[in-house]
Amino acid sequence: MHQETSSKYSHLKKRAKFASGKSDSSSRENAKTLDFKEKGFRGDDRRGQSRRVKTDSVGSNVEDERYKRRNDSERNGSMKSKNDDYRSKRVERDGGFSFVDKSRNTDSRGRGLKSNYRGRKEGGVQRNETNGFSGRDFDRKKKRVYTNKFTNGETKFHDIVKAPGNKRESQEERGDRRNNTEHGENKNRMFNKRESQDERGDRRKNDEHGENRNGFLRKNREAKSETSKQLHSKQTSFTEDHEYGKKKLQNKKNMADDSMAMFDRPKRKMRLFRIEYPNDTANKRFDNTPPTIDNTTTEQKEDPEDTEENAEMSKNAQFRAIQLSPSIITFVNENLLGRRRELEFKKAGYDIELPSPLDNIPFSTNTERERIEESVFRNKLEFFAAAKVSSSFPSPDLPEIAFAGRSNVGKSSLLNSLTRQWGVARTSDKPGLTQTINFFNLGSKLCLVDLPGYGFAYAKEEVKESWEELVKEYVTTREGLKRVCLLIDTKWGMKARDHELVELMERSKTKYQIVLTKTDLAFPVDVARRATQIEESLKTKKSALQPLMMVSSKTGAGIRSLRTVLSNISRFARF
Ligand SMILES: Nc1nc2c(ncn2[C@@H]2O[C@H](COP(=O)(O)OP(=O)(O)OP(=O)(O)O)[C@@H](O)[C@H]2O)c(=O)[nH]1
Ligand SMILES: [Mg+2]
Repeated sequence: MHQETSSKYSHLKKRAKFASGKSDSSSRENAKTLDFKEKGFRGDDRRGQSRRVKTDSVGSNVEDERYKRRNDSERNGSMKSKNDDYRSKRVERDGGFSFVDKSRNTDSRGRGLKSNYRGRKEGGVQRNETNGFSGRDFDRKKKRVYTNKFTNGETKFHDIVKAPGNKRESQEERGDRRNNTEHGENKNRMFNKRESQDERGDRRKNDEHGENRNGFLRKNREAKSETSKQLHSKQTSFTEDHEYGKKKLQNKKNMADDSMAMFDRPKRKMRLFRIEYPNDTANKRFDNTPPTIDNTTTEQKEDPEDTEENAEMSKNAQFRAIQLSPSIITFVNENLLGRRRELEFKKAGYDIELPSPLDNIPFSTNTERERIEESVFRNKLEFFAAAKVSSSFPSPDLPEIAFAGRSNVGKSSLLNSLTRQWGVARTSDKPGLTQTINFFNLGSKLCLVDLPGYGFAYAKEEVKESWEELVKEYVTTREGLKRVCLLIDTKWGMKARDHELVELMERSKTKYQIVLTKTDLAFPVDVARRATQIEESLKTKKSALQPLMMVSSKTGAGIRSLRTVLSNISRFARF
């Protein structure tokens, strides 16, 4: 119990002792400080960081002569001595090795060593905390470690004994090893002694191919040295007996020659490589034959790209120059065709929350809309057949309306939009999704046919050709085909393939109607221009039915009009 309480309050006791100056450690500290002061030093000297100052008889601080140099170097910031580059040393101490970390400036026991090296230089005496002088010091040349040094000159030391496994080589040994490699000559010039000038010259001259790699430099240097030799021979007559002066002069001359060679060095020539392959066109650049400049031919010659661009530009200019009739402008504006803001739809009374809002009647309720809509297109759209070849076409029981056009023009989207049954015909923004002729029943009155697109598509050329052939066969031979809706992208207009199909339908007397799609992506004025342009181009075509339709599956613009036109087919269709 008593022990417990004593241990409990031991720290308090210690604190009291410390305060009264009786504690063991503090008394030890005091003793050290006293010892210091006796020897005339002051301040903390750990790691040799502080300045060594002692008080003179008058009491003022005087720098100790022994530390004056060190203090100066500390002030100048050049504390590092040459020996400090050695990161560590192994020294024998009391029969064993103690690791000395030079980077930390202390050994494993925390004793200062940096100061020891310095101390040896300055007379081998260094202060230590117990006796005022270094307890450890070693002399590398003598290979000896001083364990104690005293002011009276007495020293105790051990000779350094090399550890058998981990010995550090002496400088001479190291040098020998580096000079004498297994092949009898130096491998790594970096570590070798500096070669003499003659040796260096020989090595450079006698390269592996018997000559210098840098032939030019060598030649230049040789030429220069020739002149320098002549000069030298004149000058050496005065200094023949003086070997030292001769060498010095030669060195100077060589240095001057080298620097002259640097300045005189002509610019490097570009090496041209010419690969002699008969079909190699990449050599054009290195063709030495001078170019023949023929002004007449160059003026007459026209860059094909340039002409195409010009033609394209003129096409655009032509497109912009199309004169629009007032009727078409009012039609486009009344039906809100072309690129419009939602605000315009709202102002016109359309519910923009609905899909394809312009497919509704302004300010109408659902029931009203259903009542007015064409009854045919209220029927369910059902896919019933797909054909890759003409032999697999279904029997023509119902009047058929086919949707033809280039890939990605919006054929399948229009089918969905007309019937308001989104997703029945599959659509994609990647051209070439529809690859077969797909037959859809719209109730029992009409059959809608989704044709594969032609032109650009992500498919093999042969496959695309087969689609085209199938489409051509279908539009020319199909019984019951009442109308082909030829879909044209408003942005691009009619292309060659479209014209080709038109010609084909003209020959087969298949009725077709042009439907401009994606009108919401073009400006209203451009929609009107495109419609006028196409109408003009098909004026003479007998099978082309009027009017030209303009739709947008996205906004629903023109869809109702198209529905009305197409529903008439079922009404008047005769079998
Ligand atoms: N903005 C806008 N995009 C449309 C319109 N019609 C179709 N698209 C888009 O155009 C892309 C192609 O539509 P599809 O209906 O798959 O075209 P397609 O002619 O059937 O294409 P293929 O089956 O590959 O021949 C889709 O990403 C549609 O969303 C439209 O009126 N306006
Ligand atoms: Mg499609």
